Amino acid sequence: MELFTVNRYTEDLKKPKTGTQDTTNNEDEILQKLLQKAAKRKRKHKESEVIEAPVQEDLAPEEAEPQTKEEPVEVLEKPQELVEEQDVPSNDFQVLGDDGSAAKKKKVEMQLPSWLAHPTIIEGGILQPEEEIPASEAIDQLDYLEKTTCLALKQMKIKRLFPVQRQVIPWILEAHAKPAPFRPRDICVSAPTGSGKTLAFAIPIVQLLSQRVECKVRALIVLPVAELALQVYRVISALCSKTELEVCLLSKQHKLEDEQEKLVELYKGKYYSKVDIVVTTPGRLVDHLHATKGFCLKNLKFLIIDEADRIMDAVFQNWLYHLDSHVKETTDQLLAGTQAPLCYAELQSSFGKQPHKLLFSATLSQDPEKLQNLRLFQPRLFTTVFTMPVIKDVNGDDTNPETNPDQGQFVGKYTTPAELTEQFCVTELRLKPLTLFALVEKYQWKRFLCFTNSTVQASRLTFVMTSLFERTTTKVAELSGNLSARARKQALQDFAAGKINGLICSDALARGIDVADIDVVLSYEVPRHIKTHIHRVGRTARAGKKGTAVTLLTEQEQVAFKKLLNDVGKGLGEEINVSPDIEIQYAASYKHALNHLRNRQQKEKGNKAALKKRVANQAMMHKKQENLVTDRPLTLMEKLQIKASVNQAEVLSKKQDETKPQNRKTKPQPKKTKKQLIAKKLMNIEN
Ligand SMILES: Nc1ncnc2c1ncn2[C@@H]1O[C@H](COP(=O)(O)OP(=O)(O)OP(=O)(O)O)[C@@H](O)[C@H]1O
Repeated sequence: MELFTVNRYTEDLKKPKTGTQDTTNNEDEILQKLLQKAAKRKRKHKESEVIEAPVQEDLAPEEAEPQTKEEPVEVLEKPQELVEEQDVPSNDFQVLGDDGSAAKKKKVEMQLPSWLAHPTIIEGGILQPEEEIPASEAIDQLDYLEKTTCLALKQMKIKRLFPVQRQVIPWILEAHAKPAPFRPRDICVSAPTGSGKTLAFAIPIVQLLSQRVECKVRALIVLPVAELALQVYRVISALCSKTELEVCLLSKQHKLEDEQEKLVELYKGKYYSKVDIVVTTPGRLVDHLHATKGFCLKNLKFLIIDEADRIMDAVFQNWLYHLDSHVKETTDQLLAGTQAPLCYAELQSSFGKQPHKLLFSATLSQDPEKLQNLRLFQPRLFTTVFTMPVIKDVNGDDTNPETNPDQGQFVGKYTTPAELTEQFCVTELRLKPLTLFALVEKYQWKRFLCFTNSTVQASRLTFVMTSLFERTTTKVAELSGNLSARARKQALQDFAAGKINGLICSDALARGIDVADIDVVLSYEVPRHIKTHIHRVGRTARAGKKGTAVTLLTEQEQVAFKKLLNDVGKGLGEEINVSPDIEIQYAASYKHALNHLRNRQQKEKGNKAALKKRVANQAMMHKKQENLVTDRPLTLMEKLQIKASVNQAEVLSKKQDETKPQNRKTKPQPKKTKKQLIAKKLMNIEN
C-alpha cells in the first residue's frame, strides 16, 4: 500500500538540448514552463469562482462529492484555499509535510488481502435453545458425522451442532477428501467466545485420523495456557473415547519425565510414538523438542493454534522457530522461508508434506496480517463478523457506499455473543471495593468472576472482599498467576463445585476458560485492551445461555472506556447503580477491611526487609567461612556464582512469600534452605 507519492521532476533536466544551448538556458526554459503552468491554473480557478461550482479534481473522492445547500461555508471556502495555494509558484513537486498539499492528500483506504476482504460468513449467529432445533439438525441426521463421533457427542450431552461447527466441520472433511495433489487451504476461524470453536476443529481431526494404521504424532494443538490446554485435552479425549487414537497433554503442570514416558517408547534401539494427538502449550512444546528423544513431528498432518492472536502476539520461547525445524524435511519451509507453492509441480512436490494449519480465536480480527508469519497456504477466513466484501466497479470505486457503510471492515471488529447483556456502574475510586460488594449483595449473584488488571490487585481485592463478605454466605477466592498451578486448579474446582461463589482473577485466565453457569462477569478495573474485554465478558453467555457483564467505572474511566468500545462498534450498555449511601451503610466493615489490608501490607514490607537482611548476612558469613577454610582467595567466577545463587535464593523466597499469603503465619525457615543452596553451589564449583 502506498502511503506517499513522491514525484521527481527529472525529464527535462536529463535531456539538455543539443547545439549551442547550455544548462543555464535549459533551466530558464523549465522556469518559463512552470510559470506558464501556474498562470494557466490561476486562470482556471478564476473561471471556477465565476460559475460557483468548483472543479475539485485534486480532492479526495469524498471531498469532491457535490456539496449540499446545508454546507455553504465549505462551498465558499474551498476555492479560496486553492487560490491561496497558487500564490506560491508550483514546481510540480509534492512537498512532504507541506500544509497545503496535506489538505489535498487522498484518504488512505485500508486494502485488505483478498482472503480477509472476502470471508466466509458463519450464518445463524444466535444459538437457538435445544427445544427449538428441528429434527433434521440432530447430530445423527448429519451424514458427515461418523457413528463413533455421534456416540461420543451424545455422551457429552451434545444433541446438535452450533453454527461455527456446522460450517467448519464439513468444510475440513471435504477438503481432505480430495485427491493428490490437492492441498487443503489453511483456515482462520473468528467466532465469538463460547460459540463452540473447540469441537469445530476437534471433530474433523479425530474423524480424519481415526483410520490410521500406525501411531504417529499427526495432530498438534497449541494453546496459550496450561488450564486451556487441559480443557481442550478433555474434549479431545472424550471424542477419541470410541476410537483407537491416543491423546497426550503436555503442560508445565506435569513432570517432564512423566510426559516423556507417555510420548515415546524405545524398542530395539528405535523410538516409536505412543500418541496420535498432542495438546500443548508453546513453552512446553519447546521443552520436548529439545529434551525428548524420539519426539518426532515429521508426520504432522494438522497444526491447530487456538487463541491464535494471543499465541502469535507473544514470543513464547520462539516456539515457531523450533517447531519449524522439527516438521517435515522439505525444501520449502513450513513457517518461514519460501512462498507457498504456486505452480502445479510445486504443489505436487509439497503434497502431504506440510500440515494443514487451522487457526481459531474470538479476536482474530485485530491484526490478521500477523498470522502471515505462519506462511498460511491460500488462507480462508470463516467469521461471524457480519460485513459484506467490498464490491468495486471497473474503476476500483465502491459501488454502493451509502447502503453498506461498513463494507469490508473485518479488521478491528469483534462480536460478542448475542446472549450477552453488557452493563456498567459508575463509582468513585476509593469506593470501588464497596460498590463491588454492594452490587453482589443487591443482585444476589451466586456465581461470579471479577477481573482486575494485575495479580497484585487481584490479591489485595480478594483480601478486602473476603473481609467484607465475612458476615454473609458469599465466599470469594483468588485465581491469578500469583498462585501455583495446583492452587489455581483447586480454586477452579471449588468454584465449579459451588464451594466458592466468586473468583477474583487477573487476566491470565480471561481467555478460553469454560466454567458453566456464571451469573455475571465483573470488570473491577477497566481492561487496557479491547481484546481483553471481549475475552473477559466471554466467560459468561456461553453455548447459547444468557449472561451479564458489568464494568465498574470512575467518571474519568467512563470516557476512555466508551471510546474503547466505540472503536470496535460497541456501546457501553445499560447503567446500573447501587444505593448512594452504601458508604454509611457499610462504613464499619469497610473501615475494618481497609485496616486489615494496611496491616497486611506493612507486615509484608517488614518481612521482605528482614528476609533481605538475613540473606545478606548469610552471604557475608559464608564468604568469611570460605576464606578461612580455603587458603586461596575465591576467584572472580566463584564470587559471581555465589552471588548469583544467593540472589536466586532471595528471589525464590520472595516469590514464595508472595504466592502463599495463606501460609504467611507459619514461621519462615530460609536459613537451612539457603545454607544448603550455597553449600551445593560450592560443591559444584569444587567438582
Ligand atoms: N454443539 C454444542 N451443543 C451444546 N453445547 C456445546 C456445543 N458445542 C460446544 N458446546 C459447549 O459450549 C461451551 C463453549 O465451547 P468452547 O469452549 O468450544 O467455546 P469457544 O468458542 O472455544 O470459546 P472461547 O473463545 O471462549 O474459547 C462448552 O461448554 C461446550 O461444551
